[in-house]
Amino acid sequence: KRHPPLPPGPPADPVIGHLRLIHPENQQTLFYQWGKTYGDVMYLHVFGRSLVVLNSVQAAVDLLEKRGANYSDRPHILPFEIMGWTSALTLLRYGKRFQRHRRMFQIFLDPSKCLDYQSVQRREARVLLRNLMRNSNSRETFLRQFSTAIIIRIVHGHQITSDNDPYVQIALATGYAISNAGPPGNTAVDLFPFLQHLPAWFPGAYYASFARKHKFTIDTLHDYPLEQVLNQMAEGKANTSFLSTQLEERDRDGTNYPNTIEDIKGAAGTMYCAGADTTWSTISIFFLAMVLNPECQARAQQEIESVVGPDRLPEFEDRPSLPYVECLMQEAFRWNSAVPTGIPHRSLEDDIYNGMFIPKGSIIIPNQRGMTLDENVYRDPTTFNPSRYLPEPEGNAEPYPNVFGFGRRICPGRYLADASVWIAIASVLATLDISKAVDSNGKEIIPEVAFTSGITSLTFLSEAIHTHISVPFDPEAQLQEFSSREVMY
Ligand code: HEM
Repeated sequence: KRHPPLPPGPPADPVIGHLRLIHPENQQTLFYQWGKTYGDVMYLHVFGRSLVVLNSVQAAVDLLEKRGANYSDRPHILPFEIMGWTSALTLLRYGKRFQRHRRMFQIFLDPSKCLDYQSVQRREARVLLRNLMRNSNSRETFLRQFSTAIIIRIVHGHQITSDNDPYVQIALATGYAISNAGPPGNTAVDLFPFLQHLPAWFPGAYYASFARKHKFTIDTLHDYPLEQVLNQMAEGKANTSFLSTQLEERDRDGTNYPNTIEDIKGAAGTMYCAGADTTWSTISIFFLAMVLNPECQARAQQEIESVVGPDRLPEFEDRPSLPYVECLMQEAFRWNSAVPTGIPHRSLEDDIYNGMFIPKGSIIIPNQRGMTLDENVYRDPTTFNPSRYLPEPEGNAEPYPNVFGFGRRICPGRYLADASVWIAIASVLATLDISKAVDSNGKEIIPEVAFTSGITSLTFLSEAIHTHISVPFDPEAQLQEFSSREVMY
């Protein structure tokens, strides 16, 4: 059948296509560089499987939003399924079950519902400050604890008090399993599913055996919180949470309740992992940016001082009065996007876009990194410059970045994530100075801008960053306010 030409792309090998060129490491940078040559829609293929990389917001909106009925499926990601992620919204194929899950997420994470979670976010921001003031060497641990604690409190009703908490341990083990399960949809096991039945030593079978080994972790992630909440509900001691609300609705509505226990467990487990590392990563990127750009930090601190004053911490109500802090947060989202190649979509039917043929079943990669560094949108895109969003003449009135995906699969946790990142950044700027650490010879350490290459990009900076208290205040006293009453929502 004749069809228009495929989108442009780099030359490929016979049969294996671009297999040799697409390394699992640092795909975002590779796609970004290729995008400069081949444009905003780029075609690659591996053993006959089509991959279409979208490098501009315009192309992503045109296809993933405006033609959402065709582009909202997900590819099969076999290692994740073997591991037990069979009820995770992130991976569900487009259809009725996807719509039921999506509804659960949208109701629970709706913007007005997220206002109810602000007291949890305020509390955890104060815990974060207290921890950073006590021991700034464990920064990554505290940042991870901040984002995990918020999710666990609202999804499971559990209050984390230490890093030894079983929920934190499960989150750590799950994070390891996810970030080492291979590039999603692109392992040899995905390409040749029969490999899943062969032993680990057989070439190409490794990721299937890795997934089998970590199934226990993912089962625990789903089963442990459910057991806890069911027990607490039986004793009448459960805090209000996503899990308790769904279980109550299930009891109340009987056969009219649309979801199964598997669906409820799957949704809770998905929030747990989709929400923690992404938020933590973005706040780490903010720390890195502050070390490298002290003038931006100073300007944001001045703004907070003049609006909030030195006697209290910033509150969500202050947000509209802190435009530079807002720009600084948006720049942390853009400068090094935490989910750099997005999560792949899949097309259901053949399509033609701007005269290019996109075959049915193509894996569509929304290359967030390419979009946030698009030179047609962002002047000098690799520079960290919060002022770029300010109106002219001071800034260039550039648009805030889109880092939460597109169309019917857009991140349902975006309002929660946005508020968590904001309160953490504003609280840290109000009280701490972030600067370069010095080595044993008294020389400043220049932190490396380097990231891991899983679905979520993480940066580890403990050695290179120093924080010290700029505005003394008593976080313990701030926390009293919360311990004296139940966190309400
Ligand atoms: C800074 C933090 C976050 C970033 C940068 C982020 C980014 C993303 C991106 C890029 C996607 C893919 C969207 C697409 O396929 O077009 C996504 C999907 C998703 N996110 Fe987030 N996210 C963040 C926080 C959260 C939080 C806090 C939650 C939940 C509590 C969450 C839950 C999800 C879920 C369930 C999906 C899959 C949606 C679907 O497949 O329909 N995310 N996120």
